[in-house]
Amino acid sequence: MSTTEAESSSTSKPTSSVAASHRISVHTHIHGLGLNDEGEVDPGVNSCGLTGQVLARQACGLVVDLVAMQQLAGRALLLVGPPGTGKTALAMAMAQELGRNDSQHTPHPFCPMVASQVYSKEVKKTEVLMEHFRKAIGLRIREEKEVYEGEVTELTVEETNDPLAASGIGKTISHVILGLKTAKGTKTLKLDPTIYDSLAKESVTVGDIIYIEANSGAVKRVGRSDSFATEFDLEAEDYVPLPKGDVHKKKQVVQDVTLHDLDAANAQPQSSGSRDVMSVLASMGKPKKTEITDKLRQEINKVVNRYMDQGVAELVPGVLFIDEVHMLDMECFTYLNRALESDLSPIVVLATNRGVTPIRGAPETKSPHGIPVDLLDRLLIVPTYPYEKDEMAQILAIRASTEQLVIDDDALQHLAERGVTTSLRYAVQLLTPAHIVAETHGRSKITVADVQQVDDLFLDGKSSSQRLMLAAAATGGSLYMT
Ligand SMILES: Nc1ncnc2c1ncn2[C@@H]1O[C@H](COP(=O)(O)OP(=O)(O)OP(=O)(O)O)[C@@H](O)[C@H]1O
Repeated sequence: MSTTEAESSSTSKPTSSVAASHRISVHTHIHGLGLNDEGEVDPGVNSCGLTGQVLARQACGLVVDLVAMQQLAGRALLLVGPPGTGKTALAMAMAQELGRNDSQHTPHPFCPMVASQVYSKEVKKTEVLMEHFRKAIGLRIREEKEVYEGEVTELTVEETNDPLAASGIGKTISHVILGLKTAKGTKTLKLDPTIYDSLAKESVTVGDIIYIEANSGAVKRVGRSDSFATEFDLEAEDYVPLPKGDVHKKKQVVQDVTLHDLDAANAQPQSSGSRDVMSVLASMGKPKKTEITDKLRQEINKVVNRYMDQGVAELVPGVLFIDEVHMLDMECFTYLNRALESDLSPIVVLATNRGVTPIRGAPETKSPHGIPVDLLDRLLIVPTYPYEKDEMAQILAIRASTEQLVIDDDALQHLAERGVTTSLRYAVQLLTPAHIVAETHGRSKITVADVQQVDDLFLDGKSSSQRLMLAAAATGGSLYMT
């Protein structure tokens, strides 16, 4: 959950559940579908990190438009194609496109899961699905709040003798003096000692821009004042300008949350009164999600609908991506069919690399992609295809620059060739080890020799399975027997 101000949304930190991580992950280089205004892949338009898969990208762009026109209710998208052909990347790009089309540029949630995650000993399959559905539905809540806002100019803790201290010489906080400055003026506040905890939790120091909600005393650190921007050469801080207006004012505060955030925050902790030590220990390992009941979800939905009717809240539908969908069973497919009909539903993107295969839980029934025909009927199916060498080289070049690695052209071409014979994932995975090898030779640029050296050290999936098959043939079926 997070709180941001409407006026400074460009500098606000997105929510932990709604925003993508800033670390370099496998899809960091993807920023959207890279389509022009006509919804086509166009060499003159920024490709947003995606290469090739032209038809699939255009089809996904259309689906994003259908969502904007609220024409996708009850349906979902199915991406089918071999492993490593960008199915996850496309689903993520769709979530980013939804955010881009949004007039407020609100980040739309992207909730990826693998179908086999539903099989847990502790939680029902449909419960896992429901939780992911709700993680993929965002809510933007706007509230007018009375706040004290400004750059901290003074933060003094006044202490007094603690009458409760056993030794009689202990100290306790009597109040906190806080100086706040805006472009228009300054104010010194004498605050209750309880606010000191909130200030400490947000690690507030002099020079930070903060606001305190007048009603609740909740403190929010917005960032560091930009007059301190030259303090250090390297900084992980967000610098924000000095707020305009008075220190004490009414302000529109925007909170981005997901329905799951609301469920979790409102879930009743189990009553501790009659519990013994064993039950307390047993509950330690249990995820909190078991406490979220259907009744609670219905209550939350009612409140959310009321807020939306009043114009206080706005729905931000995200993307729920279910990979390896053929791993779901009949019960899950029935649930999916029903969930797609709901008013509060995200865009559901399913992916599989299977052809005609038995449906899990009904081995006698074979179906395309292991999906029952009634659900299949509701799906828009988009194929993805293996990459050519040139596309492979482009993706590798994008990945290298995202990971800030320098690779010479011959090495890139060699790696792309290996990618075609093995897989894109394997080729991408060789980049970092090849960089380490280059560094041990005192170079910062990866050469063909570095790629060959790491390629000799590791096995790709195809070679490994060929090796196992040969070993199995030689040992009469038992692998690794001497
Ligand atoms: N067209 C593309 N442009 C840029 N990067 C791509 C493209 N396709 C795939 N990638 C990158 O290649 C890697 C593998 O792709 P991804 O995980 O999306 O494949 P997938 O089809 O979902 O595979 P699987 O079926 O195994 O889940 C990721 O790092 C992804 O970002």
